[in-house]
Amino acid sequence: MDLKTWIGWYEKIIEDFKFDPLADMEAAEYLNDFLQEHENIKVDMDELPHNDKFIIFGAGPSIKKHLKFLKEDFDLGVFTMIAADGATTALLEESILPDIIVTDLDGNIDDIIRANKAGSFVVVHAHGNNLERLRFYLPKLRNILGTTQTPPIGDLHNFGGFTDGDRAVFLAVELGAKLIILAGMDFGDIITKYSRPQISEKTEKADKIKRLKLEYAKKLIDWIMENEDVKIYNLVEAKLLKG
Ligand SMILES: Nc1ncnc2c1ncn2[C@@H]1O[C@H](COP(=O)(O)OP(=O)(O)OP(=O)(O)O)[C@@H](O)[C@H]1O
Ligand SMILES: Nc1nc2c(c(=O)[nH]1)N=C(CO)CN2
Ligand SMILES: [Mg+2]
Repeated sequence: MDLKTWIGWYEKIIEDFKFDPLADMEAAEYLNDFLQEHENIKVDMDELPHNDKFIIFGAGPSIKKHLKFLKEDFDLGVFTMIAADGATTALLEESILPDIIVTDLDGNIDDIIRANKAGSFVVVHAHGNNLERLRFYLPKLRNILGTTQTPPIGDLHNFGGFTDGDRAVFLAVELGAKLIILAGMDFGDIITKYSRPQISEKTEKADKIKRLKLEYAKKLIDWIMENEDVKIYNLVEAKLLKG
């Protein structure tokens, strides 16, 4: 998505969620300064692992079922695998290491750090609500590409995307994806412990804000399906077709 189109979405997002764009900018500046001061842990787009086939994992209720299905029926080595934030934990539980993790650092951070140490690249997003987490966790990570939802400054990127899941799809398109399989991308109104590590039950009803975030995630992915030259298959719908 070009920057001008994204800024149109962003202005609507700011209005709907009452986000403070100055706080988004402050977080972006912090992330950019950190990466520029630590050149050795910063990576650029062409250093991220990629080919033209991707699987992108979200943290929805179907994630474990989809992981088991993919492990059994697919040669995962053929795909670039991207975990959206909390989905990283579900992949590690199945002994799968994602090539890339797209995160605003509010998933299970120990698992994200563990996967990063084992070789996953991390695409870290700065926004007005994660400055503290940036301060605390950036020093524990390496192989980082920085993103922002404001107009990009310095070494940061903005290829579009709001939640970690839809931003991962925008990233794949930017990296040249021709085929993308979506797993654990239920959207809807049920969240999992992968999405909210602190919940006691396996799943829970999403609050109003999370529901609205998931609505945006779906709309942004629909926009990609309509506007980009890429085939996207959502396993949630494939299941419906199979009955
Ligand atoms: N039912 C679902 N519950 C949670 N995530 C889902 C669901 N369906 C799709 N996803 C995708 O999985 C991604 C990873 O989930 P996670 O909750 O860790 O993300 P997040 O973007 O950090 O959200 P939040 O800001 O609410 O923490 C989401 O960004 C979303 O795009
Ligand atoms: N300011 C702000 N920006 C965001 C937020 C958030 O909570 N606050 N959450 C996001 C992904 O879920 C993405 N962007
Ligand atoms: Mg997150």
